[in-house]
Parts: sequence; structure tokens; C-alpha cells
Amino acid sequence: MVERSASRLPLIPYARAVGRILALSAKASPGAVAMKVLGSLIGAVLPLVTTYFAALTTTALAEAYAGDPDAGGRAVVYVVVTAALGLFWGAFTSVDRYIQQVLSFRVGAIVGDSMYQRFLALEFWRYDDKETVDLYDRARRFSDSYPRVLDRIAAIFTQLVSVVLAIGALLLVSWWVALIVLVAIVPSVYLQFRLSREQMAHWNTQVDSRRQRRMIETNIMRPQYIAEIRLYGVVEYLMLLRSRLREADELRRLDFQRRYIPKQLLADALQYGAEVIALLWVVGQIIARAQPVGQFLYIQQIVSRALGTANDLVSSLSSIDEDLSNLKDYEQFMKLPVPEATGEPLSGPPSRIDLKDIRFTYAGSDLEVLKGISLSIERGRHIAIVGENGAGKSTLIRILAGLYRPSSGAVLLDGRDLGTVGTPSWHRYLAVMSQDFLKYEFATAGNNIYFGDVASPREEERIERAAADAEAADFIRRLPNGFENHVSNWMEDPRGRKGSGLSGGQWQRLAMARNFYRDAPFIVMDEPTSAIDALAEHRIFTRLFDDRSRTIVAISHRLATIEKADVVYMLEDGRVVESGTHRELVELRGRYYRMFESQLQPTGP
Ligand SMILES: Nc1ncnc2c1ncn2[C@@H]1O[C@H](COP(=O)(O)OP(=O)(O)OP(=O)(O)O)[C@@H](O)[C@H]1O
Repeated sequence: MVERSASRLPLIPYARAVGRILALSAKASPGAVAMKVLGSLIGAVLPLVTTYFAALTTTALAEAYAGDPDAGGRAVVYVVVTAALGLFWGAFTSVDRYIQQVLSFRVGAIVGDSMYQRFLALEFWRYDDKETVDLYDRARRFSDSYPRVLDRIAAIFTQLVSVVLAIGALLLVSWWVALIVLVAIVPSVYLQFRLSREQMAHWNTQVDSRRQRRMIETNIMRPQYIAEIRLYGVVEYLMLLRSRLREADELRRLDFQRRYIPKQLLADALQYGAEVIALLWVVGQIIARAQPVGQFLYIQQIVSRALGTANDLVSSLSSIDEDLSNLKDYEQFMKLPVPEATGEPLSGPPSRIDLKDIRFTYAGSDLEVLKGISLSIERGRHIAIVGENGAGKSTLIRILAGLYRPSSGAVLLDGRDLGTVGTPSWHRYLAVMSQDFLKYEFATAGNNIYFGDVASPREEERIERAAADAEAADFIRRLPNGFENHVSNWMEDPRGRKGSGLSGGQWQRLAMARNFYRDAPFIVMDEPTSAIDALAEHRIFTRLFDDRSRTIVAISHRLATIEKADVVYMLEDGRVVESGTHRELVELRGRYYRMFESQLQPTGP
């Protein structure tokens, strides 16, 4: 059943899709849609009316030439009417362009915004899910092309009405000329549809290769990566890989096109044949005085208009075919569930967090990353989590922050399961500093810090304090415009002052300052100081760990940080294998000791 409908031209779903697009547009701007429909109708009717008057003019001129004394006056009236119609059409086209702009701005904003909002509200595991990301890519193609789709629908509407009216206008003169023209139109419409179908099926199988190509292109294009790519002499290799991917894609598309050339030629020949037959017929009719002279112009214009518009219709249909198939993806994407904010919000920061037998497996993976982790964090305590790469430390933190839900077990905040708490209320008490921090390259240094807590108005004194705590204040003050300096050399402020690029460590300090500005009672850190020099790092952590008002959970590979913690948990392959203070763990002489042996003082126990 499904296969059968896929092999046919799916006109009904298409009509439905067009209906949905129009409904969406009408919601955004009903007046503009009404004007657009009216414009499309006028666009279809007006050329025919103009042709009709041109034919009348020609007949009147022929009659005047043959000596009819009234015919000259009639010809002048027809010419004036034709000119007035042209003037009206010119004015209407300008208004129509404006309406199209209004519609595409309004509806484009609605479609794009709602898609981004949904993307940003998805459950976190979806960002690791290939199918979701593929679907998002395709949905974005639709939202990017939305204004164009609307334009095409309007064009298709005009073209359809034009073809129907042209056939109707021919019917008035001769039913069989109308039939011949109609028959000549059908094959090329059908062929073009099949071609675009095949190209689309090909497009949808090429998501991975296109993504790979795009990744290569963005990596090559990004200034921060160019140094390595050039130094390692990998440019040529990547360019070659990219061209291979592109060529494979293009060859397949060209192959489709080539296979369709003979069929297309046949369809074109059919159209020209129909035109010649119609013209020969009307010439014969005029010579036999069965039709007026102006009828030649009428038939010639209307037949060529019917065929020409049908060809335009074919290309509009094949381009909208692609757009509408992305509409399906867009709608499917917009139906992805987003977690509902049903949980009761926390009334205040919890005084105790318990992780109970947490197990976790990433979506789409068979590997259990966390295999039953239990630990407790009391408010004001400073915890360090250590372990080799891949032991599961970052995953544990993501679960603690409520970004992922455990496959089994629970995170309890004062005994309440985090799964039943409104997570935004938990996030208000959290500052998460990670090694993959965000760089707000479009913003000033001050705003990079302020973005830690945009819920309240920007406070300069708080920004400066946060910058000082993160050892960022000195370098920011040395920037030509201090806290108002842009931090990317690609940016310029409204007064034309250029931004200054930052070093890796300076960016990291700025990100730390942003987290301090948040002023959260729980600080979660995932190696946030990897690029910060040892002295500054020491000062930052000493200040942070001296402050007993905050709870700290820190992932670290640096002994200097770990030593400051009240309790250290050592993770191995998703399990806590040792826990205690640094001193206790060293004395245990177990896995922790072996891991840090090289960093320990030779005078140790
Ligand atoms: N998004 C993901 N999807 C699937 N598997 C993942 C994902 N992120 C991490 N993993 C896997 O989970 C395991 C634990 O990763 P995690 O990042 O928690 O380790 P980690 O202890 O923080 O390591 P590191 O010290 O290198 O940061 C690894 O085997 C990793 O391959």
C-alpha cells in the first residue's frame, strides 16, 4: 500500500502540504495572503486579456486597411485599453513584490524561530542521536527555503490558472486545437516530476557524504584550524577528499539528467509539433475567411503561452517537489517530543545530593558507561572526581546536572528525585564549568561575563569581581576598551573600534569569570583550567576552595586541585573503585596512588 502510493505522483499529500503552508502563512499575515492570491489570479488573467485586445487591434487594423471607415477608431480604442492594462500590470507588480517581501519576512521568522526553539528544548540525548541531527539538518533546509516556497506556490498557482485559461481560450476557437495542446503538455510535466523524484531520493541517501564534505569545508575555512592543517600538509589531502565526495554526488545527478535528455527531447518535439499544427490550422482558416485576421495572433500567442507556461510550471513543480519533501521533515522534526516542565520547582538550593546506584548507557550505544555509582554530596563540601580518560567522569556530571537521565538509579536532591523536579529550578543553583566552554565571539568582554546570569540586569561591580576571581580582570583592563572591548578580532563596535583576539588561556579565564558571575551555590567543574597557567590556576582554586559557602564537584587530573578536596572519588570503567581524602588514598597505595605516583613528592610515605 505504502509502496504503491510512493511510486505514483503523490498529488494529494502535496496539495495537503501546500494547504498547510498557506494556512501557516495566512496565520502570519491574512491580508498579505489574500492579496497574494488575488495577485496570482490577476497575473494569470491579465496577459490573456492583453492578447485578446491585441488580436482585436490586429483585426481592426486589417479591416481599416480593407477600407472599413469605423475600424481605425476601434483600433485606437483597443491600443489605449492595451496600454492601460500594461500600466496597471506594472503598478500591480511593484505592490506584489512588496507583499511577497512582507509575507516572507513574517512567515520566515515564525517558521525559523519555532524550529530553533524546538531544537533548543529537545532532550539532551537527542543531540548525540544521528537520526535527530539528520532530521534537523533537513528541517533547516526547509525553514531556510520557506520564503522561496511561498513564492513558488504563488507562481505555480498563477501558472496553473494561466494554462487552464489558455486551454479554455483555445476551446472557444477550436476544441481539437485545445486538445492537441493539452496532450503535448502532459509528457514533459510527467518526465520532469520523475527526474526530480529520482534526484530527491539520491539527495536523501547522501546525507552522510554531504555532512563529511561540510565538515571538511568548515574545518578548512576556520582560521584557528588552518595552522595545523597547513603545518601537517593535510590541505591537499582534504581538498582531494572533498572533491571526490562532491564529484560522486554530481556525477550521479548528471547521470539522471543525461538519461532524461532523449525523453525530454521527445516531449519538446511534441510541443513544437502541437504549435505548428495549431498555426497551420489557423492560417488555413484565415485564408478560407472562416476566421478574422487577428485570430492568427490570438492562436499564436495563446498556444505559445500555454506551452511556455506549462514548461515554467514543470520547473516550478520540480523545485517545489524538493521543498515540500523537506516540509515533511520539518513537520516530523516539529513533532519531536520536548520534555515538559511538569516537575515542581525547588524552593531553595538543596542541602544534600545523593546519587543512588546510577547506571547509564548513551542512546544508540551498547556500552554501559556508568555501572552503578552511589555517592553523596553535602552542601559546602568539596568533592574531586578522578579517573583515566573515558572512565565516565563527564557523563556522571551531566547526569548530576540533569542533562541526561540515568538508565536506572536516581539523583536525589534532599531526597527528591531529580527526574520529578523542574530542571530549570535546579539549573539556577548550578554553575557548570567545562573544558568545552563557550566563546561568545560576537560579544564584548563584559557581556561574555554577564551571559552567566542574564536573568537580572548587568551589574558592573559584580562583573569586575567575577573577572578578578577568575584572574581575568588584569588582561581585560589592558584591552584598549577594557570591559567594553570586543574579544574577537573579527568584530567591531558601532564606533568602529576593532575587537582584540584572546589567547586560549584568556578565553578560559573569561569563561570562568562568567561562571563566577553566576554566583551559584553549586559549582561543577570539568577540567576548566587546562589552558590556564599554573600560578593563576593555583590562585583561582585556593580562593574557590577557601569559600565554604559553595559546594564544589571538580573533575581534575591535577594533583594540586585534587589535594584541596574533602573527598576524592576514583572512577574506573564506570565504577567508584576508591574514595577518601587524598591522604587516605595515598596511604592505601592502590589505584589512586599508582595514578598520581609520578606527581607525588619523592619524600611521600
Ligand atoms: N555522546 C556520547 N555518545 C556515546 N558515547 C559517549 C558519549 N560521550 C562519551 N561517551 C563514552 O562514554 C565513556 C565515558 O566518557 P566520559 O566523557 O564520561 O569520560 P571521562 O572520564 O570524562 O573522560 P575524559 O577524562 O577523557 O574527559 C567513553 O567510553 C566514551 O566513549
